[in-house]
Amino acid sequence: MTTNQPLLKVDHVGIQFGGLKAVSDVNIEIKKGELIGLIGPNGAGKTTFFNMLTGVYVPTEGSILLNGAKLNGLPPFKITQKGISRTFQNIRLFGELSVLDNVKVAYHSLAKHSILSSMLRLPGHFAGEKEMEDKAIEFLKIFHLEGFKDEKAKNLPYGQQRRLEIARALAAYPELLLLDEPAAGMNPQETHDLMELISFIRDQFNLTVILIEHDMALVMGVCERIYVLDHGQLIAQGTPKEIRNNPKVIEAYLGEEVS
Ligand SMILES: Nc1ncnc2c1ncn2[C@@H]1O[C@H](COP(=O)(O)OP(=O)(O)OP(=O)(O)O)[C@@H](O)[C@H]1O
Repeated sequence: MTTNQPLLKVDHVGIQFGGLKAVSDVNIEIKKGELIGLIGPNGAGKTTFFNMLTGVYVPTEGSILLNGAKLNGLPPFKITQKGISRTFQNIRLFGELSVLDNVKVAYHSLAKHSILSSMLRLPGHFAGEKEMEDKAIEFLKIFHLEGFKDEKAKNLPYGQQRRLEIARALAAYPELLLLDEPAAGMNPQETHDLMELISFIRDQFNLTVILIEHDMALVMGVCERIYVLDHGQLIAQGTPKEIRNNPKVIEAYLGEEVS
């Protein structure tokens, strides 16, 4: 289908917490397949913006449209079903569950077998379980985690936990994947590998990706377009080169490295 309709349209969106306008009048349009960066100083409103896209917070102004359908007011699980999944700034895995189970949990709701057949342990349930397990292992392979499938998630090194979170988000078959600081705590080699992996999964799964990241090398290296938030307002958008040279961005990051 050829259409000019953006995958995601964020129209004059904002949110107020008591007296604080954490995000104000944000307008964003993202086309299917784009890999977008969202940057800004600490406290700029980036995570709050993701929280609005995923139904954790309901915007107090404006609307969020996915494929033309309004998302505001839907609970997070409905938004996941509609095609948005995410990772978190602070890793949120089920530490006591195995690596494999962490992925299986993510797409349990998408599995074809019914709750009844699962309760009765009918053959359909086993077919469903087997299918789920095979698919989960496929995701783990992409992230080079299949060798740790029976390990408790909490025992993985930090960088691998971050990769497992992305694997789990992908297992919900999103159209739009939101990554909140995916390279946080990673060493330069892990960050480099992650950059390549993000590009790869975007192509492999026809994804659209928005990533929040403080690692400028990652953002500039992998994103085609970048939006910049400062004090809850969008102050710039453009290609990495345009953003690097934008005086407003340089000012917002005064004292921080932009290139
Ligand atoms: N539930 C809430 N109640 C009150 N204030 C909130 C709430 N959530 C976020 N805020 C405020 O909104 C502002 C934006 O915070 P947010 O975490 O979105 O910034 P950020 O750009 O993601 O920062 P960082 O890069 O440090 O993660 C902050 O002032 C924060 O204190």
